Amino acid sequence: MLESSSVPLFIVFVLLFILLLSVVLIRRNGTAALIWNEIIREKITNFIMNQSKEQRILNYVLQNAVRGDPCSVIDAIDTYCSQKEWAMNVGNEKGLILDKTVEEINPSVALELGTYCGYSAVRIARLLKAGARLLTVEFNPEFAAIAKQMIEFAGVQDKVTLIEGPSEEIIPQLKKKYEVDTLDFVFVDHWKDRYTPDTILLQECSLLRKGSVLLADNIIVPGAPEFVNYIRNNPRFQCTNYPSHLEYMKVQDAMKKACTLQGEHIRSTDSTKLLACHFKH
Ligand SMILES: C[S@@+](CC[C@H](N)C(=O)[O-])C[C@H]1O[C@@H](n2cnc3c(N)ncnc32)[C@H](O)[C@@H]1O
Ligand SMILES: [Mg+2]
Repeated sequence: MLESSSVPLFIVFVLLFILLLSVVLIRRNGTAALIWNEIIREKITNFIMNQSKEQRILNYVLQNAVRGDPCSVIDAIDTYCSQKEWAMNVGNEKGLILDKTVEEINPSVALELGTYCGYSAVRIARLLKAGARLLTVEFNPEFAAIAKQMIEFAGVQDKVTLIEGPSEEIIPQLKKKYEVDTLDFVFVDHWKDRYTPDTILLQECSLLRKGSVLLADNIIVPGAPEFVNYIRNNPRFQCTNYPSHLEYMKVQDAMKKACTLQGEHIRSTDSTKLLACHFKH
């Protein structure tokens, strides 16, 4: 039994041990880092400041970036998220892979699944040629509202259509409602369990042509093993892996590029899903 005088000392010791263990885990393990940043640290700061992290990111951009200069918006977000609060933007290291892919493809019509604060939307839009457009899909109304202001502040609003809703509902509407024939480029960066079903849905809705390119983020952290397996074993796609690091961290991550080799329509096992692609407005 501990003597009553040594109890506070014991508690301090246990707390220090937990803190030390957390630091070691966070530095070595991407999932622990995400749990710490996204759940514990962020919730405490939101409570203290009575404001969301995304609002703080936007405020930092409004105060430190230059209106109409997309590069200054990207730099400001990267500065804030590397120095103050971690956030799930693709970040600069993987952003360079994204830039290179967009520049290679030079898309006329691009789709992004998962807008969040609009970081990658601004990043993609700033590279689009005249007349080209980016459709970006976000189902969280608070994130969509932040992204809208971010995109407008960056001055790329004429190139970007922000669509609010779940990807599984929006993809079947792209042809009719958003006048998309086929997509040249898709940045896949929403919740990881939607990567495979939405890739299948894009094919079922005849939105991929021969040469369409998908670039998927966070292949290792949080990880998309089902998608990697699907793409790797599918003769319709040719894959390239880009090892990198999780945004704003030293934790290993990767992006996966999948180039469509065959563009023809794939048959759905669920015929109602197919009909939905063609008749949804
Ligand atoms: C990793 S963040 C996107 C980051 C952004 N692409 C960037 O790099 O700046 C993922 C976003 O996808 C959104 N999301 C997740 N699943 C979705 C779905 N099925 N439909 C639409 N949005 C989704 C989340 O709300 C979140 O904002
Ligand atoms: Mg990502």
